[in-house]
Amino acid sequence: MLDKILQTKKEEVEALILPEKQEVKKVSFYDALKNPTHTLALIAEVKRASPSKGLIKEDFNHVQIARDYEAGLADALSVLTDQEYFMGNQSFLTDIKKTVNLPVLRKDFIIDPLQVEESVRIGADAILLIGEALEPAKLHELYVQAKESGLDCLVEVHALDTLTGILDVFTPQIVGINNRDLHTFVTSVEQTRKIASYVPKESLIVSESGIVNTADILSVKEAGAEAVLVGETLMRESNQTEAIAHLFGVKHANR
Ligand SMILES: O=C(O)c1ccccc1NCC(=O)[C@H](O)[C@H](O)COP(=O)(O)O
Repeated sequence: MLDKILQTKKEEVEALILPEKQEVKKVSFYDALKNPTHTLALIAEVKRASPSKGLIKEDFNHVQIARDYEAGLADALSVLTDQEYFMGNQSFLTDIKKTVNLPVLRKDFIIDPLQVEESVRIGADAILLIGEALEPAKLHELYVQAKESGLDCLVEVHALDTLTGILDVFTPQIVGINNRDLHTFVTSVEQTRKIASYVPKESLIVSESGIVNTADILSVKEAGAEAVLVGETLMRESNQTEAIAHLFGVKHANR
């Protein structure tokens, strides 16, 4: 599946025309994760559909979902902008940036400098760079461009050898450990427990995907994660503010 998505992205980049720059307030993604409202930072994802699960949320109102996440004290948002595989849209990200005060990660498959510039223009505060999708030198090139453009980067890895390949080149400020294998879709929070000790102390660890309950939250926190990125579990509930409270095992969202 990852190879198919990357082929689509190459085609999209060939046809890409940069949009007008949106005037939105910049908010530091890194600072928000480093100074969470509570003991473990939450990046709450606005995710309508996915390749592994199909349609996740039928009555999808991206702006209302973002407002509800903010009311539930999420520290940052992740917004899927890919149309073909996730039913996302760049306009979702811009609309959300104009509505809430949280930093927003553009969740897409970034493989080219043009997409980094596009992310700036649509109002993103951070982008995702996927270790399994990019050679370490190329990933570093995009990382430097993003940082120079004022974007933070969530550098995601699934496998240990992907992480060590990147660390041979540089130390990312934020490392995401993806609990989902993007080739097989097998998902287990054990992946965070396996990899976290190899991440340098100066990097902030985000545990991503497949986080379904409070036990998972506690497990990845114990492994060294300072933040979690959660999509489907929060999107499946009818009210996203309450969904955050349920996930963190509290009555109200102030976990
Ligand atoms: O979610 C998928 O099925 C997927 C398939 C192929 C590539 C990427 C995919 N997901 C992107 C993500 O990073 C997740 O949306 C994110 O980590 C949240 O995961 P979850 O909490 O399990 O929805």
